[in-house]
Amino acid sequence: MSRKKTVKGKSSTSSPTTASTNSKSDGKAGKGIVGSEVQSNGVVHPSRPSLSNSSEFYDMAFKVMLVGDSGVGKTCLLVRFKDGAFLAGSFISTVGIDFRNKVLNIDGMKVKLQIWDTAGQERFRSVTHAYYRDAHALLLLYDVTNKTSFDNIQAWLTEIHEYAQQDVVLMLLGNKADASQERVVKREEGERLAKDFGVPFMETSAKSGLNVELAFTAVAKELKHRSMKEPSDPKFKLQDYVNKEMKSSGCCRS
Ligand SMILES: Nc1nc2c(ncn2[C@@H]2O[C@H](COP(=O)(O)OP(=O)(O)OP(=O)(O)O)[C@@H](O)[C@H]2O)c(=O)[nH]1
Repeated sequence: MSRKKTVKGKSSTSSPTTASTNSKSDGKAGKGIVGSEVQSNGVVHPSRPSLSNSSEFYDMAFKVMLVGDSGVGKTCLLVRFKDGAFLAGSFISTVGIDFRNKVLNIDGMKVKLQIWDTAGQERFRSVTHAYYRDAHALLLLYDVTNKTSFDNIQAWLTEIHEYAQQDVVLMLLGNKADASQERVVKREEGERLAKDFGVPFMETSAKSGLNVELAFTAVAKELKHRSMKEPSDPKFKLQDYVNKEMKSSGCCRS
């Protein structure tokens, strides 16, 4: 199956909110996320729910960005999450940046995630840099069948520290966990790296759907918790939540 990946060359220096859209995106829905209806912490007043352009009410909205080397599966992960489908077949690299929206029900609240799919290729780095500062969360992907993509994680983290907000929610994902024959990065290596950098971690598969929903839900929960937090609230621990969910579903050892 062939597929078209976004072309957003003209938006390279514009902010995410002014970027143009294409048929793959949720179009103008992206424009609703910032401005008057969303506070700087991403929260929309709960007593006054907002209507996104995808015609779905939400209580709060956040921006999530997918980053990592070209070919690790960022677009496929997003498509799996949004549409429940896998983009098999020839690989066409993303050009620039694209976004899609999804509203999740998190503990009785509607949380809208505006998810930005960035191009992993080096030549688009300056385009994606412009988007980091607005991201509330980053999903950093490597490909368990590609050692270079794993080795590059440290460089990605350096970039993230340089361009993203200091308190950005970050999670490391080892994607393509379904590809056991081609695997060259062990789950334990991913766990160790994540531990060294103090980042939550899990393996995913856009192909099988393994942990895809969980990755986005965990991030949405963390963001919601942060923005609603009362001083007396116990701290939400993203990695603990992920571990608990994986254990209870018994799903996630590849
Ligand atoms: N086996 C397997 N293949 C995958 C998975 N996710 C993506 N792929 C394949 O990997 C290739 C690259 O996937 P993309 O989602 O386009 O990669 P990307 O990270 O968006 O790449 P750029 O747009 O260049 O940054 C495609 O051929 C996909 O079919 C997965 O979970 N398992």
